[in-house]
Amino acid sequence: MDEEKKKISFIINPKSGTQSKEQVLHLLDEKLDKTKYAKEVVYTEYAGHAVEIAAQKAKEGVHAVVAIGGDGTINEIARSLVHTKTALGIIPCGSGNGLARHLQISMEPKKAIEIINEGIIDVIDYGKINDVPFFCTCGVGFDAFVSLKFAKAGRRGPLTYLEKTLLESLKYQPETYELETEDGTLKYKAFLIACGNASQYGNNAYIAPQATLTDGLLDVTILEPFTVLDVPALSFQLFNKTIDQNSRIKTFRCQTLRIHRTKPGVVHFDGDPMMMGENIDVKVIKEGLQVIIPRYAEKDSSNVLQRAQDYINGLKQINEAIVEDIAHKNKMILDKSKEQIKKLTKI
Ligand SMILES: Nc1ncnc2c1ncn2[C@@H]1O[C@H](COP(=O)(O)OP(=O)(O)OP(=O)(O)O)[C@@H](O)[C@H]1O
Repeated sequence: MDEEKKKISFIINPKSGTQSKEQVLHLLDEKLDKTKYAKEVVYTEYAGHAVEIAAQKAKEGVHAVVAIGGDGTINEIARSLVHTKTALGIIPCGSGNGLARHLQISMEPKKAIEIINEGIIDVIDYGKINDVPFFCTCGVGFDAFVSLKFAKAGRRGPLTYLEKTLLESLKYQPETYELETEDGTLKYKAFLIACGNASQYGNNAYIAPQATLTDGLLDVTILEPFTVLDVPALSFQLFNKTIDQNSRIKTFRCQTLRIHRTKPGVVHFDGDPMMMGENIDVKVIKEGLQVIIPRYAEKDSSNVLQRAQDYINGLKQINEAIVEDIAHKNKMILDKSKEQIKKLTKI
């Protein structure tokens, strides 16, 4: 009887996000359609483990491998599923969940399981940055730099990310990049260059708002140097899907992109950092990955109210981080003043 059922392997990254994975497992037992599917559950034991597990599962010819984790876990699984018959499924449990949000997969595990039960499959593009696959976004500059700091911080969650972003942006210097595409070469001084297969970094931060997963093209966003006065508009537009309308932003589409920079440094792919050289080749591979998607994905699911709410939540977190930072700085100034007064009174 079980032989007739489609096999699905669920891979859990216990380190992703902050959500309880036990609760997701409990829901799986309860809600997964057992008349259609036979499930097995595997926990990752180390970074990179999901690549090996998914490769083995694809070799066995399972129907789908479902990531219970975030974009890093999805990246590891999906890179082993490209150009196979095994589909990727997602129960979002990360911090940002960029690919799941782009695909309009619910953030509620119960609803994400319903999507798996419906079993609608689409074929999407993926990208490569110097032969490293990515599925959501990759890039160089400030966002890569933040992902490196974030990885080193060891704590995962949106607030950590915002704190890091704020504090690091104060001292980050823009670099000069030469960008070569099939249409020619251009030079930019830029704060960051992001290449979108999907439209967002995660947390509904739309860095490439017009990107689609099925057009065989990269959506490139260049953020040129800006001042502190540009920050409110840029952050509003990032969450409002309109960052491409900002005067500090340049965008274009291409199939292949060579980024030439003056020195080696960090890049990010799907939010994870990696060191690369001066020349970086980015390309898109059309229709390389089967993915389980919602039956009724709307063109743009988040309505104006939802987006306003996302923006307000983002601002609230930024505010908290600023207040915390100011309080910290004030304390440092106070401590320094006390020390100076002590020294002076000793003289
Ligand atoms: N058992 C494990 N121990 C330590 N690290 C792991 C383990 N399993 C996976 N990882 C690593 O954890 C990293 C983070 O996972 P993931 O990206 O899924 O979560 P996240 O960062 O919270 O979410 P998002 O990427 O959506 O923001 C991945 O890069 C992966 O390599």
